[in-house]
Amino acid sequence: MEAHVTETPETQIHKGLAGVVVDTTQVSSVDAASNSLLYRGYPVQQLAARCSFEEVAYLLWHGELPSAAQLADLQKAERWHRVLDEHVVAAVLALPESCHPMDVVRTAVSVIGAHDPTAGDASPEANLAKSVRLLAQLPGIVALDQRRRRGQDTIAPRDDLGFAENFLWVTFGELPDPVVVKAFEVSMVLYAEHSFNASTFTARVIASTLSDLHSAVVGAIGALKGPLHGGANEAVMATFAEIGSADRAAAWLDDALAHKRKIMGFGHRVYKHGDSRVPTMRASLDELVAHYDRPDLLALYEALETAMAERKDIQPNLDYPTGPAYHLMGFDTPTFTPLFVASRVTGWTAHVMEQLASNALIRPLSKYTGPERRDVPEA
Ligand SMILES: CC(=O)SCCNC(=O)CCNC(=O)[C@H](O)C(C)(C)COP(=O)(O)OP(=O)(O)OC[C@H]1O[C@@H](n2cnc3c(N)ncnc32)[C@H](O)[C@@H]1OP(=O)(O)O
Ligand SMILES: O=C([O-])CC(=O)C(=O)O
Repeated sequence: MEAHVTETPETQIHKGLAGVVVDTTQVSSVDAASNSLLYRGYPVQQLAARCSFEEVAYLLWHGELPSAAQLADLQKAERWHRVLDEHVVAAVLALPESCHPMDVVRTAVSVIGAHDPTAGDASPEANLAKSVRLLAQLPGIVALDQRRRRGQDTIAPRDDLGFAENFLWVTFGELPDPVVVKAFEVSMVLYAEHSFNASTFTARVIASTLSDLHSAVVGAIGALKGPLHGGANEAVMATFAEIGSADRAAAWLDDALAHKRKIMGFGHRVYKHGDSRVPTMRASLDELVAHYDRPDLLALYEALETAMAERKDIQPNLDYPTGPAYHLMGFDTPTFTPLFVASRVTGWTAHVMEQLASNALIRPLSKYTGPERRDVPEA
């Protein structure tokens, strides 16, 4: 097959692939102009208000919302696979507590892949089953890691609880107020999918070599870890801790910008006038602030948001409200990005399956700017 672009010095560079359309997708559409995000055609705001996270997972994987029977089947499978295999537990416990929880999640998914009973079967049916098993097991991994760092025992999952409620149960050993469960479920729905973001693109690149689904997810976790992507949600709490209180936000920001620091939780590659998901998550944050009686946290949140708008005209992205929301729920700050993983695994795996259904090896070109051709000195 003939290449469409020749590798010449005239080749136009799209640094960071900004503005480049690399393929089609039917999983979701992000439209900055209309500030909309649709999963398989459905506005994410409606999904967050009206659907459980399991319904959204089904939608992303299958393209349609489930019937009652289809949802019951998914719930049954997800609940069945929640208990972690002992080799996964052993792998998590063997890792040093000094490592980041994203390293734990990445390693655990790798171990799950190595023990996968259908390794080598890349059929759509096998990949779907692998995706359901990963979805079922990630909450237990995240909870096990947070709890061992706190010196707490493991909590067994409960198969009478839905995904979001069980996640909170295995993490905290108690069932929080419905306001908290709803806010958590909303965050899971909002985090689930966002077209060709860096981690999803990573998953698709790996899938495009006909590597396996677990390898694609492991790579995606690595991409999500960085603070320019998913790692921003925990970085927001580090920022809040550094600022301290609302009255210090503007001065802190002036100093940070003077030192050319990036303010985590603000800005976006696609949305330049605000992230379509933020108002929905902000409404949940407001409810959490009222529930936990933490107006000081909201005041700090608003003070930094206002100062950033005044100075840079840059708006928050989804990581800005989810950081303090997860903090209020009681999660340890380094656990925030693993929570993102537990949700985004649905979008990643939907994209892996879409990539494989119409695959082309992803291999862009580059423009060489190194030394001219030269000879190695003879000995
Ligand atoms: C779920 C998610 O992954 S959402 C993203 C989470 N990431 C973050 O919150 C990290 C902070 N944000 C950023 O670093 C950036 O906004 C990114 C990486 C998300 C997007 O970056 P890009 O699309 O490449 O935007 P770019 O870096 O070109 O920014 C344009 C201008 O705005 C500035 N800018 C953008 N975001 C920020 C920010 N958060 N803080 C300070 N300045 C910023 C840039 O410095 C640049 O200014 P300049 O033109 O004077 O150099
Ligand atoms: O789309 C992006 O570049 C980052 C993002 O918001 C996401 O992955 O949710």
